[in-house]
Order: sequence, then C-alpha cells, then structure tokens
Amino acid sequence: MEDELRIIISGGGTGGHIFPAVSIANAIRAKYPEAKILFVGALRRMEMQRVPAAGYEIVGLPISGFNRKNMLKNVVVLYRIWKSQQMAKKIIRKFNPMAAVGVGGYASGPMLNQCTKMGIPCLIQEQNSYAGVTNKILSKKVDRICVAYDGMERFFPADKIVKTGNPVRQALLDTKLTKAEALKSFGLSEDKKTILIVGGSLGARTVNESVLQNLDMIKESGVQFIWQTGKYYNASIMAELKQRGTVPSLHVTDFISDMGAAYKAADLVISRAGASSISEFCLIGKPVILVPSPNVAEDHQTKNAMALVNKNAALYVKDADAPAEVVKLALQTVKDDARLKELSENILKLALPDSADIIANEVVKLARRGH
Ligand SMILES: CC(=O)N[C@H]1[C@@H](OP(=O)(O)OP(=O)(O)OC[C@H]2O[C@@H](n3ccc(=O)[nH]c3=O)[C@H](O)[C@@H]2O)O[C@H](CO)[C@@H](O)[C@@H]1O
Repeated sequence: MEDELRIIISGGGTGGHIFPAVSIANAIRAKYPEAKILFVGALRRMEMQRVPAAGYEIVGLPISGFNRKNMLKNVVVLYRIWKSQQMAKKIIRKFNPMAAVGVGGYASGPMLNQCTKMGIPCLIQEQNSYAGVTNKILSKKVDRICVAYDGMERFFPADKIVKTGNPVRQALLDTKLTKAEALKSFGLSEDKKTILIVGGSLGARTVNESVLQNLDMIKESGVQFIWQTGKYYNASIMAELKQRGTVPSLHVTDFISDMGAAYKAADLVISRAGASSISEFCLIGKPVILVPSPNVAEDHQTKNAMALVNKNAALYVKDADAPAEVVKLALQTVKDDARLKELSENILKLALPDSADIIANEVVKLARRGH
C-alpha cells in the first residue's frame, strides 16, 4: 500500500531521550494516523513504562551501559550487546521497518547499527550541543542527523545534518491553565513569587543538597518553591523534612507529570542543563539558572548551558558552587523584574519551534525513499 508507513524509534534511558522520541512519534501519527510505530528500548529503563503510557508499543533489549569502575563486569555488558544485536535482527525481520529513528540512550546503538547493516534508511537525533559516542559512531552509517545546535559538523558529516531543534511535548507548550490555576494545582498562593527547582528527569543530588542546606533562607524569603527531588532521592528528603519541620512555602514531589503547569506557575527555574529542559525553557521564554551536571559524558551539560549563558539568555552556577550560591542567586533574581524580563526575552530568541514536525517529515521522506 502506498500510504503504508512502518517506523522503528529506538533509544531511552532518561526523559531527555524518551520525551523527544514520543514527540516525533506523535508528529508522525498526526500526519499519518495509520502509521505503525514500534519503539525499541532497554529493559528495566524508564522508557518501558513511559512509552506504553504515551500509547505506543515497546520491545525491550537486554542492553546496559559499560561499567567504568569494574572492568570485569563488562564481559556481561559485551554479551548483552551481542544478544541485543541478535534480537534487533529478529525485530527488523518481523516488523520490516521502512525507516528507523535513533534518539540516543542504550538501545539505539545496537538497534540502529543493525538497521544500517540491513539497509533500512536511518535518522538519528542528537539533543545535545556535544555529540555522544553512540551517535558519533552511528553518524557514519545513517542517512540523516537532526541536531539542535550550530557547529555540530565538528562531530558529524556536514552533508547529513539538519538543524531541527529538540522536539518538545506539545501539551507542555499548550497548557490551558492560567498562572493562578497552575499555582493552585501545586497548593501555592497567587501573591508570592515562585521558583521551580528541577534536577532533570531523574532528579539531581547537588540541586537537592542546595535546597536542604538553605532551608532557613527559603523559609524566611517570602518566596514559594516547587521542588522536584527525583525518584531516588525522594524518600530520604521527605524523612529529613519531617524531622526539620514542614516548610509551607515548599511543594515537594518526586516527579512532576504536568511540567506545563509547573512552568506556568514559576517566575524562575533552577535546573540541570539537560537538552530537552533547555529547549523547553527557550520555547516558553522561561528565566532559568542552570546548574549543569558534571557527571555526564564529555561534560555536555556545561556545553549546553554555555550556548545560552554566552548570549545572556540564562544564568549559570557551577555544580560545586551550587550549595553555597544557587538559592541566594535565585532569591535575588526572582525579585528583580527587569532581570527576569531580560532573561525571558533573550532565551526566547533561541527557540526552535516545530521541531517534531520537521523531524517527522524527514523520517517520512526517508521511508518513502527506501521503498
Ligand atoms: C543525567 C543525564 O544523563 N542527563 C541527560 C539526560 O537528561 P534528562 O533526562 O534529565 O533530560 P532533559 O533535561 O533533556 O529532559 C528532561 C525532561 O523531563 C521532563 N521532566 C523533568 C522533571 C519532571 O519532574 N518531570 C518531567 O516531565 C522535562 O520537562 C524534560 O522534558 O538526557 C539529556 C538529553 O540527551 C541530556 O542532555 C542530559 O545530560
């Protein structure tokens, strides 16, 4: 059938890979409701819940990352890579994709590698301003590379690059809530300035430490906070808060499902510098203080952050300085309306809209070309 479309989308590990993947799938579905889309993720990772929750089928590969501390454990990792390649082959034979999309994260390596070997047209999407190892290797074999930053020809063949930006969940941009309603949904008041604290999709230890070490300053500030701790840190933080006495101006949660509401409620954000988070701040023009994670490959979050900081479009606090500085800086900034306005205007200039649509068009072009 001429209209038939069968697309594999692979990758995951964290929200930063999964949410763009889902946005691409939604954009394909919006244009071609009959398209068959199969996700391929890594067993036990976040995508195995989040992708079905978004309404798509997913198959898990037994892949995991290399252990940089214990080399012996990597024998198991090598076996898992081999096993994942074998499974990828079977998935391709059964599903017979017309194109494949890799969004980074464990599963996209073996899956896209196998797709290129079997002649399936492939596209990868690099969210960050510094390319990951998997995407660098895959870039030699794939047909199209969608990026969000200038200068990516340092890593990838220039003739394959299309600058599309990072796909952002549409619902998050289209939130219907007013600011008052958004604040109310977090149990917060309309009369106070609000700071949102997020540590990426998994939470961030230093960001959480920065809050805990400055609880007294927070209590006395007259400002209210929405604080996303991340799943892994939530129980211990809740226990500590219970011991130290509740802070009414603090809404604490492990994960925020409605980020549209959280952004709407906030006058300022303190955040890690993950690529999707940054794209969201740009698209909605949100003033932000970035605290890049020092624990990611090639320090790419600092590079993501600097692309904004160098244009006076975001503030920056180094991870090591965050416990001493970030809450203080946030409290100063949130009270300075002129600074908030300037940051909002500057970050908005860096937005790349319609990214999911543009990528979806590229995927469909590849699928049609291959057949
Ligand atoms: C530790 C780590 O490996 N981080 C990487 C990971 O980040 P991480 O998964 O944190 O990704 P991003 O910051 O890019 O995106 C986070 C996404 O989660 C959403 N969100 C966040 C918190 C919450 O409570 N609810 C919620 O829905 C945000 O709105 C955003 O859409 O992938 C990114 C994209 O490759 C990289 O740039 C990051 O360096």
